[in-house]
Amino acid sequence: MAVQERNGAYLPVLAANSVSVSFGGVQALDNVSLDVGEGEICGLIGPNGAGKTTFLNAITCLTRPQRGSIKLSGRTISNAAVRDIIGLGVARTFQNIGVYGSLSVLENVMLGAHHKMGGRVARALLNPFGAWAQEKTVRRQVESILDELGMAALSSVRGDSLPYPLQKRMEIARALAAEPKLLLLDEPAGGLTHGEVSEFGALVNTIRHSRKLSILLIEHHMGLVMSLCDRIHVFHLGRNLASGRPEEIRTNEAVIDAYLGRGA
Ligand SMILES: Nc1ncnc2c1ncn2[C@@H]1O[C@H](COP(=O)(O)OP(=O)(O)OP(=O)(O)O)[C@@H](O)[C@H]1O
Repeated sequence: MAVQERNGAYLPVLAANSVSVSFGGVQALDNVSLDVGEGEICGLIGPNGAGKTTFLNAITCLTRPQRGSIKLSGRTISNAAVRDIIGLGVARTFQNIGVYGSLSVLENVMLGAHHKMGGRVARALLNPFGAWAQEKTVRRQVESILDELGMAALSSVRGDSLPYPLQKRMEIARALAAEPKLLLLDEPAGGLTHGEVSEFGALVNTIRHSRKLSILLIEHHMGLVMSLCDRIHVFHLGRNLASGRPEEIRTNEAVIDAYLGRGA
């Protein structure tokens, strides 16, 4: 199931072709292919152990595939250094929230833009005004993100004093501070109540449009996946099981048997 160019002009933001990853004797990914188009929200679902997290790790170069290619807007990224991934346009949130408790919300979010301020000490010595101006620019960008996410009033409070749903929102803000073209969300609905999940879905949809983002969402919360995603990719036992629009996936017999069950 290789990623094909659609109507000759289709250049996906993310194109993974025939990717395989094994850990010793465990074949975590076996020849999987997947694409995410510009401005698209794609779901990646499948049973536990299907290879979803391994796939995200391969995109962010935390894991090196033994075979296959991963391209971002046509450029191969599978051999990039981990530290360069954010600068190439990929941001990620993790299953476990990373809050730096002693830092304010603003500072927590500014960490997402650290690649733009890299080498600040050296630059500050050579060009103190330039380093200061750059930090000011990043701060302004982050303030505008917090404003968009309805968190402007919280910018000076400690990150760890926020209730859980707002910490999740702060994670999204931090990812946006990197100004990605591709955002990877790893089980963002975990631990949220039903109402909070709906609110979170609305937020993701808003930022997709306002920031022209492409999003790959790993999630077990089927209500969120089905309502938010334009397309869904399904992995099973490290392989592609199906890809399609939510209504196609919901009624796909193989997906029902392997993952959704008859009640979905
Ligand atoms: N570092 C590792 N060393 C050995 N095996 C691993 C490693 N990482 C993942 N695996 C194995 O690879 C397979 C795929 O795991 P992965 O975590 O990618 O699945 P998943 O779809 O994300 O599952 P879940 O929904 O439970 O998070 C599993 O059999 C897992 O045990």
